[in-house]
Amino acid sequence: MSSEHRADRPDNPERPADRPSGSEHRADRPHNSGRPRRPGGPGYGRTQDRDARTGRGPRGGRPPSDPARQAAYEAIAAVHRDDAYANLVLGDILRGMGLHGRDAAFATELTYGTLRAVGTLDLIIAAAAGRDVARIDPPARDALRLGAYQLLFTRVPAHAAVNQTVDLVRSVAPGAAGFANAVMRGISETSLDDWLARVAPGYDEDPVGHLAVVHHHPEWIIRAFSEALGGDLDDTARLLLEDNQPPTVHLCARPGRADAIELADAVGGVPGAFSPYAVYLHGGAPSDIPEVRDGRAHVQDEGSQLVAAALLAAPIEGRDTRWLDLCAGPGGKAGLLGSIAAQRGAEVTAVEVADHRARLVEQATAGLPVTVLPTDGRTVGRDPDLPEESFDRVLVDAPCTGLGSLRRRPESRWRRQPADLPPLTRLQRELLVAALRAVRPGGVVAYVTCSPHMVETQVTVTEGSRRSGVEVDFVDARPLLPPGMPKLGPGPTVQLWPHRHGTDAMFLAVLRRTS
Ligand SMILES: C[S@@+](CC[C@H](N)C(=O)[O-])C[C@H]1O[C@@H](n2cnc3c(N)ncnc32)[C@H](O)[C@@H]1O
Repeated sequence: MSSEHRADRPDNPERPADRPSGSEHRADRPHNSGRPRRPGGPGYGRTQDRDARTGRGPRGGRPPSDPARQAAYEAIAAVHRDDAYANLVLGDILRGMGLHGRDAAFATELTYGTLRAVGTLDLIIAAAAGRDVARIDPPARDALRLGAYQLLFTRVPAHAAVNQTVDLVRSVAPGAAGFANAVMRGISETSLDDWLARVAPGYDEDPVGHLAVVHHHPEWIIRAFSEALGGDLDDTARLLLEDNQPPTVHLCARPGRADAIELADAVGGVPGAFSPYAVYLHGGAPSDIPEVRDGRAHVQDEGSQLVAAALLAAPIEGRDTRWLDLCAGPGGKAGLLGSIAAQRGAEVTAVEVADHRARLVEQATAGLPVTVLPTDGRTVGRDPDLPEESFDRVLVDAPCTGLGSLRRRPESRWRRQPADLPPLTRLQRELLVAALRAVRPGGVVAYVTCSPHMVETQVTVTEGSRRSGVEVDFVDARPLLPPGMPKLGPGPTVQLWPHRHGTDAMFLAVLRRTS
């Protein structure tokens, strides 16, 4: 059994000073039968007077642990308490606390790593505490998650992880400091591999349950990935490993405004492997890059660049100047389509139903031949700006579960639920039907998701095109991607993967309207 991206750390030489109450009852399996599940749970309340933006603790309380851990704790607590997004809330907290450089990087690693692994950490904490994590006070529980992550997945010396966690608990949940000390010492007695052997079901008896614990993903997501990967669990495990790695930031050098090779030189990055616009950034804040600040480049996963460019690579006959982006917010693909439209004398209509996201599209496409419509994309044929059979190329980058970009959103694997699928797939079908009505005969529609879930990909495309009432042919999407891209499958649709292509798991289907 592998311990994944755990760094080696010295064995803990310390004997536990005291044990958690009930740890002598430590079960071989935790109470919830060895499966990671959604963190939080009943009884989750607010931490004591702590301000998630500034990270300040309760008045009069002991100064909590060091600032990086304090920032990570505040971000993790905000995610679980307020349903915050880690990437957004952590930025606010780091700014509020004035953390930069190594402290900010350490806080980010702790936050993202803990949130990714939380389902597995909870099993280990429950086993060490002798009680389900739902029965641990939320502030103490989050501090223990952060502490257990340091013990099991980082090079932080065990004594530092224990002491800093106990200090943190003393600050956020003073009554639980002794308990936290005992739990942390209990966890530190056993290696990660041994913990996993203890809390995970055996691979032979329950392969998905095993992978769920070892690679920290909910089982339903693993099943969905495995189905999309043809049932190959070894390949699925490679994907799960990749999902747990910090992703490289990709930039898109906007065609006509910047050149990827020059941009890579300027930022100390490297040109992307596949997209002619992509640059891989190895460190540094993208917002500090002049080309990003002045609109010559933007942050965008290479897979997103590839699927947007594929829409424009599909051959069509006749007019080719009216392009539609039916789900445009926050504007990444609209920015790329608009840049190419400027070169080709085309115009883009960018539709976005959420007003604040429509404003983001306006900012992202400033100076480009893009008109933003803050409206519902399903109004094609009813909205005078969205007449039927009027666009030459249409992109439907549909709202989806985002299961293809779990690397970038550490909390999202635990927050998403299977119940999210039915309303999303209904909306996806309706948007695809609208797109097929908006495109002119002979024109093309690209249906895209950043999820590989078959219900959001193949099933939506088949059902949506059937219900649209227009006749369509599938265009083989593989030749619309750059030559030399490996493992694109049998076509005509394409599924990109983090572990195969280094991109988010973007799905692409290209349909030509034939009547
Ligand atoms: C996957 S995101 C699009 C990402 C975008 N294309 C980009 O590259 O930056 C889906 C977007 O569709 C929007 N959306 C959801 N329902 C919609 C609808 N009925 N009509 C238009 N946009 C919708 C969401 O608000 C969200 O911004």
